[in-house]
Amino acid sequence: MGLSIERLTVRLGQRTVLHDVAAELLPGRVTALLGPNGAGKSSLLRAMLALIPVESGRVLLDGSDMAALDARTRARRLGYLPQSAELAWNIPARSLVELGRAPHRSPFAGLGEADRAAIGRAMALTDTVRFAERLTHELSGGERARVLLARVLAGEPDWLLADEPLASLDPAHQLDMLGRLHGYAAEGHGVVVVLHDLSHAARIADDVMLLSEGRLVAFGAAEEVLRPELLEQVYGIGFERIGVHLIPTPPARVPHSPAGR
Ligand SMILES: Nc1ncnc2c1ncn2[C@@H]1O[C@H](COP(=O)(O)OP(=O)(O)OP(=O)(O)O)[C@@H](O)[C@H]1O
Repeated sequence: MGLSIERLTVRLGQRTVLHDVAAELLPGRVTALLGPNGAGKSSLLRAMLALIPVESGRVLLDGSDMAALDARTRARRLGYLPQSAELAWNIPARSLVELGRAPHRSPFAGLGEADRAAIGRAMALTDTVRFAERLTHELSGGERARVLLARVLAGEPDWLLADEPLASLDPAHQLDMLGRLHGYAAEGHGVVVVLHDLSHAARIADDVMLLSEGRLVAFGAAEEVLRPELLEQVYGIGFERIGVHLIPTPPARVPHSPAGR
């Protein structure tokens, strides 16, 4: 049971972006999807959600082929937080979160009690209640990111697949978001999250999938995969472990040139 990725190969245009990727993901755990830019992390998430076609292989959700499930069932079971969601509609934040209930109700039915409860829980969890009535185009990037997470959580998916959910959050809200992802897994849900900060991964991941150039270089318990020597191979820079932190070495410093020179 869980999400089984079976020998997945994906082509986009002329490029093979995933080669024969296989892994068994379990509910109740946070799986971090790591790898350099262009490694294939977003493509893997999208292939798992059946949003892009696969060349070969398949993804099974509790034994059922994802590609064979109808879109509504898929949406109920797997919640997707994409990397950078454009918001076409300028609507109150609460209305956006309400859209997360769409897979659970018929298009013209009003919100039921269960819908309202799920929306309330999702907004409380993401600390978005205080700007519930504000228009989405008037929110900051980080506020919008939390509202978008609330929309996904309102759907109460069994699995949450999040693509760089920390990107526009300040440090306090990053830690808060990590805590929420961890908490969602602790409730028995599956969480798959694309991260760039390896210390964040070390903090919350139970398992890690490490991708490089479309290939799965390592998959396993976080403490086994997050080893400096393995990370160095994949990222091409050194890492030092200090507590839960994995620090690039030598410490990256951007040369400073005073303005006007
Ligand atoms: N529509 C497309 N057509 C052709 N190639 C694509 C397409 N989308 C992505 N790619 C290529 O597929 C590869 C994997 O991209 P993907 O976005 O999955 O990587 P990623 O690991 O999520 O990267 P990042 O960390 O930069 O977000 C890249 O080389 C990218 O250029």
